[in-house]
Amino acid sequence: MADSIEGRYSYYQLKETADYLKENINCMVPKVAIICGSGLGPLAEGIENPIEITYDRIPCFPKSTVIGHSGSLVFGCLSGVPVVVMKGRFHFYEGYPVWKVTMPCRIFKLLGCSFLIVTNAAGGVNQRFKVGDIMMIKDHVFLLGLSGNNPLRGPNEDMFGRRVPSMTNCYDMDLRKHARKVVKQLGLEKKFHEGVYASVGGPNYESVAEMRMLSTVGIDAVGMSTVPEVLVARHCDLAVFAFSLITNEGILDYNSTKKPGHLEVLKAAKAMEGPLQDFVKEMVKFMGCKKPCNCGCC
Ligand SMILES: O=P(O)(O)O[C@H]1O[C@H](CO)[C@@H](O)[C@H]1O
Ligand code: HPA
Repeated sequence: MADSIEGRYSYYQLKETADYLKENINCMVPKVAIICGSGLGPLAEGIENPIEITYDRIPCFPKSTVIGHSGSLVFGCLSGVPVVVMKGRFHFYEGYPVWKVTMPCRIFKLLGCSFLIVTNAAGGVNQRFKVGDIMMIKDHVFLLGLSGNNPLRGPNEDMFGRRVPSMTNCYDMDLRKHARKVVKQLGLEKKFHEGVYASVGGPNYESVAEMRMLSTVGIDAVGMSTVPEVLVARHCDLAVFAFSLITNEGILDYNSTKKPGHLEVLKAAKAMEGPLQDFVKEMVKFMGCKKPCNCGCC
């Protein structure tokens, strides 16, 4: 059933939130926004001159309720590029409507961002994937959206984008091309894949039959986030780069006794902290140079 759009924030309410943030970050203009997946908050480490603002201080912001999502925005410079990092995302299964889950993406646009990096922890549907592998997302299947629960449902906010956005080049081709180079540079080739991410509603992990269905239709990784944020980001023309960290094997065998669990997910994320920080830093550096900026490396 489609989600209620009642209470959805207007452009002007979101602008007030963005203005509040601007006042608290010395009018810095972030170029890149980064959404951290489960256990991936340490991607914010290494930010120079950080200004951290917890969600409870930000007007209209929801609360983070999931372990491994701490609940703050961190502003500062990464690889010499002004960024905002979202430590703790919102999920539909927490009880939020999808328009609320995705409202930070519109805030990022209003703050002046041009790029969005979306990260997540995901189950490997593709049986070649191992725990600790990185899957760059080249496309998605949005199961909630296909059944009508889309964050863009309701009156279109023309100030952000078009009524019927295209999904062509949703995961920016130039950014993906650069990521392949970065992966070689960092020696991560053996852990690197490109694939299709399916976004489900959660909060339960998938049954064997569901995993088999996802595998049959060509899904490589499955999670409970990301696509709603990507849709709202593309609607307002942020260039998107997204990847999944494979944190657990998808179980396609009825004889298996393995059970995925959130602690296992967080453990896998912790183990890949260093390489993922390096990967993200290199992608941010490239984004900083894509249009004229003051990063000093153009
Ligand atoms: O997608 P992120 O936020 O990384 O989190 C993933 O990990 C949690 C399940 O362990 C779910 O929330 C799933 O979506
Ligand atoms: N399924 C759905 N979401 C997930 C998984 C999974 O196996 N692992 C981490 N997030």
